[in-house]
Amino acid sequence: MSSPKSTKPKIDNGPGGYILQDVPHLIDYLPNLPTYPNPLQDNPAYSVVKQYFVDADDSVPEKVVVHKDGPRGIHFRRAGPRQKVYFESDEVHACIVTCGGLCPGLNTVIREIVSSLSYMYGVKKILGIDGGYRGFYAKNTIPLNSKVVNDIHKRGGTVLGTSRGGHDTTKIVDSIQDRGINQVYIIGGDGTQRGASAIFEEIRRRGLKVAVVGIPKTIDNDIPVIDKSFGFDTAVEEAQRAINAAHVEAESNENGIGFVKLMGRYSGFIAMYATLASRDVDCCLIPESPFYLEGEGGLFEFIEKRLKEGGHMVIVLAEGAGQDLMSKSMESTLKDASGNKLLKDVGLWLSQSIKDHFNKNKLVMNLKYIDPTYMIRAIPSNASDNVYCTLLAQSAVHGAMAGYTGYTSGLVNGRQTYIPYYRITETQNNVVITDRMWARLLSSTNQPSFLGPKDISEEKKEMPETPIVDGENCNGAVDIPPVTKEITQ
Ligand SMILES: Nc1ncnc2c1ncn2[C@@H]1O[C@H](COP(=O)(O)OP(=O)(O)OP(=O)(O)O)[C@@H](O)[C@H]1O
Ligand SMILES: O=P(O)(O)OC[C@H]1O[C@](O)(CO)[C@@H](O)[C@@H]1O
Ligand SMILES: [Mg+2]
Repeated sequence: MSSPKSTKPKIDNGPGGYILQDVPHLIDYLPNLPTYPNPLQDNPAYSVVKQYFVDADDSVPEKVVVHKDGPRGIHFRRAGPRQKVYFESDEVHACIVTCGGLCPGLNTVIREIVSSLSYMYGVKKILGIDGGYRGFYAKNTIPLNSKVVNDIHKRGGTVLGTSRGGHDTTKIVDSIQDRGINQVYIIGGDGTQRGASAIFEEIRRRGLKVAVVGIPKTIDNDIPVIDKSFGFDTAVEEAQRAINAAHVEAESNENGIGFVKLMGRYSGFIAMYATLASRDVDCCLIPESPFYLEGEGGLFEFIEKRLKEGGHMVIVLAEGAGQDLMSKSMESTLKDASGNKLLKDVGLWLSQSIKDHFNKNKLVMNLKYIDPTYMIRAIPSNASDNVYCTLLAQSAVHGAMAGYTGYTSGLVNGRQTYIPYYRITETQNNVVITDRMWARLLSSTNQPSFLGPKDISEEKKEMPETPIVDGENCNGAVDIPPVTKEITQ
């Protein structure tokens, strides 16, 4: 993996503490590029829209909750079609690649990129890259058109295939250059966006007229800045089926415990939202909230208490939770092809530990363990995610046609935006356990927080003195129904 020197962030400071964290544009390094009128101006479907083209100065604030005298804060460039484009329709040669783990909605995004390019901009040359980044140099390409992608949104997975590892910047950019590709659409998670950033830097270094566009994908919802990732709602909905089954099993057995493991390596959003949605869950364990098993205030004591009170209970566990509790001998040093640490199966380990505890104390208990993780990831996206995927894909295409590059297309406070890569890759989105959403969960399950007063004050120390927090992600959107905005601070 070569890593060319990063482009300096484009920051525009305005009055009242206004900051625009802008994205690169092709003319930053190719100043004399010609422009053309946007072909959408002649499209009958859009001619009825009063102000269809986005004003060049439009931007979207990162934080919508502000103090009266506070600075206006960080903004992102608003996504959408521009009056002038930097590519003629028959000049465009686009490609699409999907990388990392599966996620509901991947096929919808692919379909809608192809549809936007062909129906809105009259583009005819679109290639699918087979099997993730390594497909650029190790596999044949897949020709795409609106007919080929017509029904793919009804299927789970990705018709292009995906993979981990295999990111060789030089080989990838050589392939882009050799094939004459000038728009690259890259769908994937945090690792993928890092890879996209490296590709953009190399393309810029070589002075190529190629727009590099990221579309954020993560079932874990661990990508920062954006409201939520596509496929997340679908995953939470599908998780309900596993939780319902766990509840039925638990209710029907003496001292029944329904135990469900969900995805979430470092971010417990699926587990948290699935728990909040279900109302049948008695205990939700996520990576961000440490817990312990034995003794006063521990998990075993809580389970015994809940079984005594209700005769059954449901536990939801995110795969990254409690990893520190497993013995050193069980600790994994293995990594996947992308360098992500492979986690040990905490679900099996914890369910066995609960069984051992009850056996040791000669207490009756019936535990049923359900691991629906891959089933949740492999389904097609639901209706609201389909709309979300469509907007993301359309925004991505409008940006590339308008000459923007080196950005991720993302929803911020319900508006489509273009976000510079460094904002997407520098941090991770996590559940804030001192925030109101986690408090809501604790109050709905009535589980112990497993936090002492010291832990809480440590957490608070890390927060700014006068915090303005818009709340956890997944808070919802204006553009996509049907979700409500929560303000947490
Ligand atoms: N720092 C990096 N620089 C260049 N490429 C990277 C980097 N990190 C990851 N990649 C490449 O990005 C691709 C996907 O990465 P990864 O397997 O971590 O999944 P992801 O995009 O983070 O998605 P998810 O976490 O949802 O599975 C891989 O092909 C990997 O080689
Ligand atoms: O087994 P795979 O496909 O490498 O991916 C598993 C990982 O991918 C994720 O779904 C993220 O894409 C994690 O939640 C999970 O740990
Ligand atoms: Mg990742």
